[in-house]
Amino acid sequence: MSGFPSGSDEAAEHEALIQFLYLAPVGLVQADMDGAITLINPISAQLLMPLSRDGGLDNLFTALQDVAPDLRASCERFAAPSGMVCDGQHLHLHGGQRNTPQILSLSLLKLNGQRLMAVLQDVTLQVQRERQLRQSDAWLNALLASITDYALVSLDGAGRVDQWNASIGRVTGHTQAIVGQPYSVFDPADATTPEGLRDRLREADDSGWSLDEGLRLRADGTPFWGSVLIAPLPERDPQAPDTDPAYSLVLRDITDRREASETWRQAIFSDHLTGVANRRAFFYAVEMELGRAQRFPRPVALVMLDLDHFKRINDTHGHAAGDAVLGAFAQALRGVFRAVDVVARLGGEEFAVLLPSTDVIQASAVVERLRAAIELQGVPWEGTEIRFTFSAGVASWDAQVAGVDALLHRADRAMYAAKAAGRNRIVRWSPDLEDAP
Ligand SMILES: Nc1nc2c(ncn2[C@@H]2O[C@H](COP(=O)(O)OP(=O)(O)OP(=O)(O)O)[C@@H](O)[C@H]2O)c(=O)[nH]1
Repeated sequence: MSGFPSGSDEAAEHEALIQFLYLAPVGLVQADMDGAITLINPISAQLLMPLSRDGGLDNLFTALQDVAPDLRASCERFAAPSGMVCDGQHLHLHGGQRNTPQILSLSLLKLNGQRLMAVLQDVTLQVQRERQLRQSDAWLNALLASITDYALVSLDGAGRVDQWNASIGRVTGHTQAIVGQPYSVFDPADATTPEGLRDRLREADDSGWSLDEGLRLRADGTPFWGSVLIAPLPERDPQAPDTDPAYSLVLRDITDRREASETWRQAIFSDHLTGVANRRAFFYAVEMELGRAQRFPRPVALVMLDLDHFKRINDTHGHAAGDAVLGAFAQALRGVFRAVDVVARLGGEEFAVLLPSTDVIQASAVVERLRAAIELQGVPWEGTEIRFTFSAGVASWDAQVAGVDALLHRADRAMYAAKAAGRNRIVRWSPDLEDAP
């Protein structure tokens, strides 16, 4: 487009240019350096006509006089032989539809010493949308700044913190340093397993959200009771790389609410004597974990533990001494197992532990450590020391285990085999135990 063609090929080229001008989806105007219009396409005519004071469209500068009064001077000042005089300048035309100003975008290109090309586009809707987006952003930021007990975090596809913001700082005291860390950064160490973290993301993918309440830690190590809601980001591309933002996580400090409900929760789910989970809570936890293991196969171990000759302790030192031993044993169990494991007293002197994402070998190793420690540790009682031991059976979930009762049965069988073999020992379940009398 460097000038008017003269020969017959050039005439064809000129014809093609005119065609292009007519069909172009934007307004195109060719003018000389004084603004006199030499070519104009219908879209430009439509956009410029309302601006014309006399109904004519002879001169670009005159047509844009009211909305871009400096345009002529800008062109005169533009010393380079060719180039962009202005790029996407917004022209606000008043009196548009429903009294909203119409906004044109104007780019003016100096083609050479004689010719200018203007590109005009109605960007009213685009500008409105951008404004609305900015408004939404401003509202969201205001919301984030004003809420005090919620932290909003985005996670990438692998569940790592993707962005830090002030709300996280306020609720948890964490800094930018948590970016890139798994979202378990808010949980106590050992309270979750990598499989458990992935489960929640899958649950959010499948059902639209995943909600969980539990003990969380602030950056300074102080605990709080927090609810964590994870939801997949809308319109997320399932093929997107793991590093792309994929979930939003809302962490809420609900310590106050929790304190109000903790009394009845304790009454329902805790063993009154030892404070560990009771039978009801344990069965519920095992059912949940087996459900997860069936959906996303992973090892699950279950340990049954029974104090040896406990009747003797009661008979020798009294029932209160027996209670003290039960309390000391529960405390020892809590000390040796992870926070993610569920320690429960099933009744009497019988305890059980559920170990998610743990195989029978790993579980046996932990129980063996406990056995060795308990054997050496006595419970102080009225000037003496009560020594005690326990027997344990370890079982793990596999496809043949139909449910909670079947898994408990295996662990129970193994535990009785330990008793039968002389007590103070650990037996792993094996199929031949089922044939034993
Ligand atoms: N102190 C106390 N004793 C309890 C409690 N619940 C059950 N017991 C006692 O625990 C004892 C269990 O005895 P047994 O079932 O004979 O078992 P054991 O003496 O431990 O013998 P083995 O299991 O075969 O090693 C009984 O004497 C019960 O009265 C409790 O809450 N506190």
